[in-house]
Amino acid sequence: MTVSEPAERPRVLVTGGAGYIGSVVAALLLESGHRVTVLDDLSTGHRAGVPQGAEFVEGRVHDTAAKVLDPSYAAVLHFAAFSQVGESVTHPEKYWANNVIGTHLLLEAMREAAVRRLVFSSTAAVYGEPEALPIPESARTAPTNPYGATKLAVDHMISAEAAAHGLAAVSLRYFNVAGAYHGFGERHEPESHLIPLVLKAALGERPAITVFGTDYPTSDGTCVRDYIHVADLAEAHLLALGRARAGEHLICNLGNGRGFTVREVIDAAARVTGLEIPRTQAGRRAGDPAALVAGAERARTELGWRPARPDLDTMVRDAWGFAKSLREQAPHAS
Ligand SMILES: NC(=O)c1ccc[n+]([C@@H]2O[C@H](COP(=O)([O-])OP(=O)(O)OC[C@H]3O[C@@H](n4cnc5c(N)ncnc54)[C@H](O)[C@@H]3O)[C@@H](O)[C@H]2O)c1
Ligand SMILES: O=c1ccn([C@@H]2O[C@H](COP(=O)(O)OP(=O)(O)O[C@H]3O[C@H](CO)[C@H](O)[C@H](O)[C@H]3O)[C@@H](O)[C@H]2O)c(=O)[nH]1
Repeated sequence: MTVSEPAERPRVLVTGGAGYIGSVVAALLLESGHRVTVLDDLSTGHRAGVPQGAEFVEGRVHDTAAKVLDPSYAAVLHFAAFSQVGESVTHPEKYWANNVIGTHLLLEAMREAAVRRLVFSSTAAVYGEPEALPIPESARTAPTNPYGATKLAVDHMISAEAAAHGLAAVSLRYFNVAGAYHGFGERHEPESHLIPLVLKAALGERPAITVFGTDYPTSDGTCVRDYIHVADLAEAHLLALGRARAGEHLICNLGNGRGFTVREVIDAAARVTGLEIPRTQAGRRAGDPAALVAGAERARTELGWRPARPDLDTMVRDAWGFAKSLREQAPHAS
């Protein structure tokens, strides 16, 4: 009789596992007893983001996934992508090449290696300007930028792969991901996301936070977004892995179903840090919808997902802990 060896723990490939969200999910997968290989080309990620205990392969999904995958893998969690909305408008070709062609080649490699389970990072950006709030998965998809268009194209590609070749797939459409977990947090360069930028302004690493647009039809004139804690988001990935069924492509929004304005986020950061946060105002940022709030009922019913950290101050506090830890590691970094 064979004793259950660690080698029998399910083996998973995490593409983009040196990035913000992939590193948190990789850490959680390890904690829950998976064997994890991270495949990342470090184009926007960091070697230090790969959690201890994960095998690391440096390379591009396009050519390296096929070399790494074999039938010993139970699943792939696919985070590797470019995700800056503004850059996708100025350099759309980068986004089609990386996000769409990369996923096409990944699906080929999975088929070749008989790895038939996938969890994909989709985005609320596929919906564009919503017709009504909250946004259910059945809402019209009309992305307003190439980033959202590439993610929608991949969602279509995965649906067809599931129908034609029996892939078991779940796409998770994240709203605004925030916070940090177990020492892994948001560290984009350049940073474009609101919460890390507000915290940089609190630390004096930036002169001020610029509020983009104060004339939106919202309670205080600034944009409304649905923020979700990265640890809650990560837990949904583990549930999705278990839920994926052969031949089916399940698509679930991930958000808390509650929106906060940009001003409310800055106020939360002032509360959490106890610091004054200098702010300036500018015009609207191109392509920003006024309000995005998730209808996330499907994640509850289909995945059994229950977000445990819906409180905005908790997300900002965890992001603040991470921002300060980065500061301690590199006190002179700007
Ligand atoms: N951060 C958010 O709020 C948010 C919201 C919705 C969706 N998403 C999606 O979630 C995923 C992760 O986002 P993130 O914020 O962690 O981004 P990130 O930039 O921190 O992580 C992406 C990782 O993928 C790697 N990568 C990119 N292209 C690659 C390639 N071709 N081959 C190998 N590695 C590659 C990068 O080096 C990086 O480590 C992305 O697919 C993104 O589109 C993020
Ligand atoms: O310096 C800044 C940065 C942002 N904002 C505002 O803060 C809000 C949030 O902006 P982020 O850049 O943090 O996030 P986005 O809503 O633009 O986009 C994020 O959420 C989207 C879905 O909601 C997509 O998933 C996308 O991938 C992801 O980056 C927006 O109203 C934006 O205009 C500012 O006022 N000042």
